[in-house]
Amino acid sequence: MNILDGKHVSEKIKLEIADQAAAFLHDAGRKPHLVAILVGNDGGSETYVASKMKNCEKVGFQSSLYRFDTTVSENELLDKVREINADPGVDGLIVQLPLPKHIDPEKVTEAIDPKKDVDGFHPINLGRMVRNLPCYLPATPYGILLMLQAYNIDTAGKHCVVVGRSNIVGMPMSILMARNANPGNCTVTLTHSKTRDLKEQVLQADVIVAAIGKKNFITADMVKPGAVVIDVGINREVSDQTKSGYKLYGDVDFENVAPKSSYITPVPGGVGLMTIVGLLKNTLASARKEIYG
Ligand SMILES: Nc1nc2c(c(=O)[nH]1)N[C@@H](CN(C=O)c1ccc(C(=O)N[C@@H](CCC(=O)O)C(=O)O)cc1)CN2
Repeated sequence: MNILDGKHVSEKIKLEIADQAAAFLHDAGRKPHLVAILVGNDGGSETYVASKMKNCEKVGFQSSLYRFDTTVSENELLDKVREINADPGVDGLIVQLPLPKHIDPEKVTEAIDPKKDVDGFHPINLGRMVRNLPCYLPATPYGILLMLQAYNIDTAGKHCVVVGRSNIVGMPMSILMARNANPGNCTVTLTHSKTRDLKEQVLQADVIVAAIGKKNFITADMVKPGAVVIDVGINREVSDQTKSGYKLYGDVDFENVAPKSSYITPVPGGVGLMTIVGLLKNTLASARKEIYG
């Protein structure tokens, strides 16, 4: 069993990004600029946005954060998105999810200029992804591809079973793993809450992508020996045993699945860290006008 070490890989890629950001500053006279919008004070969202801002600073990007109270109206939020769209000094704009119930995430996502949509959630970027055209890939799937690449894991001809069909992970991941690309070229099964015989489906997998949002959902009896196991789950539980006051669990029962796997991502220290790298790479690509010119 080999650990897919998100800390090691993400730090290595961030050094490359920092070099490219320095070159961009030299040529363009400014830093790549990411803007984040955070609504409310969900503990997880606070942590992830703080980490995005900190990592921007680390690689030499400018970052700005706009915070709104949970009571912000949908229109107020849309106005801010339009204002940032129109600012030529901003390369990337993300709105941290989830949003409060009274705000339609689809409306907000569609309001973001696709050229600044460095989360890769806008239907234009998703459509371009499906057609294998230049686009911003959603940050978490992009991070997973970078991880597979970093460890030279050959996925061609393999059976990939994705568990979970969310718009931000499961659905795009299933498309990316089926594409004629490397990593990719898999036969893909996309499973979800209505899938029958889920255990039998997952047992067929050479590559498992677990993105269901349930602690330790994938157990050892569901995993074929030698499978590559990618755990996207971040399930927080309050704990007085840790400094942060919470403990993180993946969607995979790591302790019992790891010995059966060929490669496996830990939680924390795996896919989450690669998500940030995906976002930074998209922001740099936007500054350098690599996708839309
Ligand atoms: N606008 C977006 N919202 C959300 C996204 C997204 O890509 N764009 N994805 C998730 C959360 N997420 C990014 O925002 C994210 C999750 C986890 C991590 C991370 O670094 N995890 C660490 C542990 C951090 C901790 O202590 O909690 C790890 O796994 O080691 C970064 C980003 C939902 N919303």
